[in-house]
Amino acid sequence: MILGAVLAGGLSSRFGSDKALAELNGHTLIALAVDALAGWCEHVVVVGRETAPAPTLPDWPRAGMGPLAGLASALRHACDEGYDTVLTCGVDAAVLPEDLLDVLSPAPACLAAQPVIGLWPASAAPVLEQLLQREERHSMLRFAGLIGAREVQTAVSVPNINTPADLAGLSERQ
Ligand SMILES: Nc1nc2c(ncn2[C@@H]2O[C@H](COP(=O)(O)OP(=O)(O)OP(=O)(O)O)[C@@H](O)[C@H]2O)c(=O)[nH]1
Repeated sequence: MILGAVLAGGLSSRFGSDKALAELNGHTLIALAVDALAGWCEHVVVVGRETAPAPTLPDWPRAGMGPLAGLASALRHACDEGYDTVLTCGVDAAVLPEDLLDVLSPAPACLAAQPVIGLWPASAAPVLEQLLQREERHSMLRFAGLIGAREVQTAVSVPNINTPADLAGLSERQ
């Protein structure tokens, strides 16, 4: 069973406002991310914000530690609820490739260009908890390396919305 987790904390400092609530084709980016993961996953949660179009979880051990703290919370939830795998994405990848799950399987794997998008075994929860217990911020790629995750490429590049210009470019393409 796969748990989908949209990692949705962070500051959106390059975007200049909460990018989760920015809209593409009349839908918020966070709603698009939840819907995209729902296509592959039995259940979807949003990690790192209180209001979302899906059940929410807080970051672990606390907010402000980056997307890995969102992943830690999702992995623990997956263990507790009997999911074996967690599929993650951010709010900044509104368009995910149709073959994403095939490309990422078997876990663990993440996209080399956007490691927030990954497929992670729930059994990796204790490793990540140990890493974060030292109260340091680490990158997704550091954790990926630690558990031997493959860093994969997709045939079509996945858009990454960091700025309003990135979003405008995406609207024009569609
Ligand atoms: N749960 C959780 N998600 C995060 C956190 N930081 C970033 N993210 C998510 O990870 C994805 C990539 O984030 P970034 O674009 O690197 O960071 P950001 O804070 O959103 O934006 P910048 O301030 O411009 O760097 C986005 O979907 C964020 O919502 C965090 O501390 N917790």
